[in-house]
Amino acid sequence: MHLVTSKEMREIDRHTIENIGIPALVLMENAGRAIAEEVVRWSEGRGAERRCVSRAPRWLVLVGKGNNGGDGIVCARHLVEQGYEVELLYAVPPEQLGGEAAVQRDIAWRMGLSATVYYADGAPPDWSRWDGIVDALLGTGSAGAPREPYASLIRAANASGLPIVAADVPSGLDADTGEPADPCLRATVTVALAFMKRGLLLYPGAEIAGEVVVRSIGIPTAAAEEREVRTFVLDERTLERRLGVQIPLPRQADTHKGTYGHVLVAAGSRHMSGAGLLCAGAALRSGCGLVTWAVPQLLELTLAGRLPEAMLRGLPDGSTGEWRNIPAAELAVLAAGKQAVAIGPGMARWAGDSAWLRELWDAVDAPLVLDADALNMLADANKLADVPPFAAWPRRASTTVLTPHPGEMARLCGMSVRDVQRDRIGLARQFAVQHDVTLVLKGARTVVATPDSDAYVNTTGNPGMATGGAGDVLAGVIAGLLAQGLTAGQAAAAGVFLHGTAGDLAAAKRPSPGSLIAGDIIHEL
Ligand SMILES: NC(=O)C1=CN([C@@H]2O[C@H](COP(=O)(O)OP(=O)(O)OC[C@H]3O[C@@H](n4cnc5c(N)ncnc54)[C@H](O)[C@@H]3O)[C@@H](O)[C@H]2O)[C@@H](O)CC1
Ligand SMILES: [K+]
Repeated sequence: MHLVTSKEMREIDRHTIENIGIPALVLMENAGRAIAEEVVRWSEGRGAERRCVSRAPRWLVLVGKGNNGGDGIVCARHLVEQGYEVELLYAVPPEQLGGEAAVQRDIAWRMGLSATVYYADGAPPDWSRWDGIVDALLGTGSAGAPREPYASLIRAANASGLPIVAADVPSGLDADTGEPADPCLRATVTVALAFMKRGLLLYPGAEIAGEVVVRSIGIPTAAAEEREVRTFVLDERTLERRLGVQIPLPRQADTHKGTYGHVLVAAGSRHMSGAGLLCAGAALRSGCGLVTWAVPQLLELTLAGRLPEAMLRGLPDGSTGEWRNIPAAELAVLAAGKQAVAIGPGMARWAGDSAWLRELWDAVDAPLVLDADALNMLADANKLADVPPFAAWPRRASTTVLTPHPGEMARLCGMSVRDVQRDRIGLARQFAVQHDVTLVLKGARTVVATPDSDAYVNTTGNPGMATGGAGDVLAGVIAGLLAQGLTAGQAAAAGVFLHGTAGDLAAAKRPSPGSLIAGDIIHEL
């Protein structure tokens, strides 16, 4: 499913109306009807407990000046047809409506729909008369914080305690960033028209929008392709239809462990051996045939048998238990013939580690996953005199996946975490294209960006996954999927989606998500 900005949505609308020839009024009719259907669905479901069943449901529709308001008027008509008692509350004098919204206003008037006008300095609506509210004040045409009289109406609606179904976007929410203005309407349900808007998926918008339902209004999906929308909601459908990944990955009967690839995990050191354990364990659970787990030699005996399915390889470490004494060439030899290599979790840092990683960057032929400490080694290359900056590292013949959390991304880009979070999709995409890597920017709604400029925003996962080791698990899953022959984009997207799904399953089994630990995610893979 495409994930659009307001600007893209406007272009798609225009293209549909002007080039394809579907009249704007037809789209508005479909939009309003879809919103009405969602009101009915909500009323008959969860809303039924709240209201008196011996009378018709009563809903107040808040109507703004633009096309969002027009959608609201159409919605009101369809609710009346369903036997609802409905009133329109215009936020501006109805004469001010124009275009298709004015056409809807006149239809409503001729049909005798009851309507009043709201004034910021007048009496507030008597909310006790209503069972619910439709918010059709502001949609994708909104700019800046809602002005009066919208502002006081939004505040009053929020304070009413009534369920609110928002048309397209909750009024006051930035449809592109998910940032709420002051005030911003808090919706129970948001009916996203035609396509999912970025601000409904990104936090805090995802929370403000309540349950989000995307409803088709007759705009063909091809119109989004035509306008070159390259951002997608990462769900099972996108994985299957856009990325060609079938979940679960198909397994032929007549195969052996060699069929599913061999992963090398270079992770864990004296104080952080668990990171390697989680990474290698997750790689095994993702379905690859074999995992070799490389560790500093001192740890070998202690770790023996902890993950019996993996092959443990201790590398000469001068009896330190640290990677600092292990030449890059030793690891490169081990990487030969592997189908994927994951480097970084729990590795720790040492003087000269950026140059060490730079050597492996060239020497490893297999697809590479860099996580945690390896990402900081990359970032530091930008500051050191003896290593070229990351942007100058040669393009690898094989694929590379980087999996930074916002802090690591900030270091990689030389900016603040706040700036990283401001435009996660844009930044991830720009980085992936510029450096020819697949970038996984972790966090609530992880973004996967590919070098060919596609971006995917994940829908799975929960706050319980904000726990030590969860990232090591993700790196292992992505490496495991790469080893099975998935492309970097496929493996990163499927890995992120499955990691989140496993986290959701794990959280559902716990009394509260906060008690989830990284190992639980592996069990659910
Ligand atoms: N053909 C189309 O473009 C379609 C649009 N649709 C609906 O139309 C919406 C977009 O319509 P519009 O572009 O008319 O825009 P909106 O209806 O979102 O609002 C724009 C109007 O609100 C005013 N406004 C903007 N920011 C404001 C603020 N901060 N405070 C107070 N007033 C403000 C503007 O003066 C303008 O008149 C979509 O969200 C969707 O609901 C649907 O009807 C489907 C078809
Ligand atoms: K709205």
